[in-house]
Amino acid sequence: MRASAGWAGSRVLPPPAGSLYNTSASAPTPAAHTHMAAARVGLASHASTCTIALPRSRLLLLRPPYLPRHLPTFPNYPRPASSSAAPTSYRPRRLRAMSQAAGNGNPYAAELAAAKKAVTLAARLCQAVQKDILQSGVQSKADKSPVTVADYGSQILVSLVLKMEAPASASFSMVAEEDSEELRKEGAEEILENITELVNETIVDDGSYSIYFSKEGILSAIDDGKSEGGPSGRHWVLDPIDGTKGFLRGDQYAIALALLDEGKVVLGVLACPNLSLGSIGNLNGGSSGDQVGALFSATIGCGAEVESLQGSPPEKISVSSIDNPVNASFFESYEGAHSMHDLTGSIAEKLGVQAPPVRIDSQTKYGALARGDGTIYLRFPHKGYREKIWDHAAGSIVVTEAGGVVTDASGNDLDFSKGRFLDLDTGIIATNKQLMPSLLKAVQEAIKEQSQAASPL
Ligand SMILES: Nc1ncnc2c1ncn2[C@@H]1O[C@H](COP(=O)(O)OS(=O)(=O)O)[C@@H](OP(=O)(O)O)[C@H]1O
Ligand SMILES: [Mg+2]
Repeated sequence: MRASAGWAGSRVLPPPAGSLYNTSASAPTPAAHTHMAAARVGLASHASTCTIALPRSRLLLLRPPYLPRHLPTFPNYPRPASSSAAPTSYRPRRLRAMSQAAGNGNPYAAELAAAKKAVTLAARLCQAVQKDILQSGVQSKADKSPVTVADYGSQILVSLVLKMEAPASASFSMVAEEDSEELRKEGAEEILENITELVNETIVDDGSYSIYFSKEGILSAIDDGKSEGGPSGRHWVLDPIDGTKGFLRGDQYAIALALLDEGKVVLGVLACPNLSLGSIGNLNGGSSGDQVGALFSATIGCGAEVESLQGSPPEKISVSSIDNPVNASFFESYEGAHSMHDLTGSIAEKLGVQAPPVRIDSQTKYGALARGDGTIYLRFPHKGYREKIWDHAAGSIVVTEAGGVVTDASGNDLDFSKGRFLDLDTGIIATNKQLMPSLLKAVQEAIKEQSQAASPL
């Protein structure tokens, strides 16, 4: 199994003496739990050998200025009872409850529960780093290493949780944005050290797993994301921090995770730590003062939902029912380098949209669209840019399961079965079913005008 090689450098801590878990003959002992779960992630040979305690005091001494100054405690994150003693295969109560509740008719209920847990844990790490970036000010903003630490850290945590929680399958496959190449180069030692410490601290603080990553384990876990995807089998698709520029600015970003099954997106979750739980309407992505931190999720045929990242009952969501463009608003990339704002302006004008664009970073746009905060999403990268599947897989299913339509600029469905790229040569548009025909017409007219202007002869 790929995971075995990938995690060879990681170590497992057995639960501390005096664990409260059932050790009767009929139930697996905590050590057996640890061993079973470790075997699933390829750690079995290490399970009985490591009894190392996390060197917390050393971590604090070595902490670079952009890492959290205090060990993050995540007070709102629900832990299993006696979390520090939890054996690795123990499934936290909240996860079991989510899995059971969602299980009614949902063939991917267990995968959905695992995906939600994975992005929630990754979001905790990202929030801690973003808070520190903002507190440390201008100097850190020029330095991209904090976002690098959070990007890799998020990917490792998602991979860990999926391996521990999602139903075991013959092989684990993940198509993710990051790989370990840069971290293996000379000069990357410090950043690798920082990632290792941050990931281990986050795991300890969460308390669900008794796992400790060595540096080699970190590198191998990152490379779990090197799958090429494709039309057959199951593949997780991850953007560990979508909207890295927004993340650095202190604005919107998302942890976006989807599952492909036989080339189709069947499940998607979007953790949006800076998005208000209430509608953002025309606030340009800002908070309306509500609770902040939204978790969107969708499974094929089962609709889309939103809940608080801190944990709240999921609520069904649906796209806007506005069918008159005069009352519509549209989302687009915050960064002009990522989408042609002049073209989207011309599309909106042709359609008759009156409201100014709502510019937000990342797939948070798909989440906001899915719950009806706006009516249209337009994305038109500059010529030559190749769309990656992790930038759209989770967001697109959240929108389609909320009743919307997501297509390329010619009206074709997005095809996630071709590997790591979407292979589109135009843009991506999304809206409700009523508006799509007139939106497509406006898009095609605007594109034609643009190309005529570029080559008038
Ligand atoms: N040149 C160019 N053109 C188009 N798109 C690009 C380009 N460069 C990057 N990217 C991808 O855009 C992702 C960020 O999402 P958005 O473009 O929707 O948001 S925003 O522009 O940051 O506001 C961003 O995601 P992350 O890299 O994960 O941050 C990229 O995948
Ligand atoms: Mg991205």
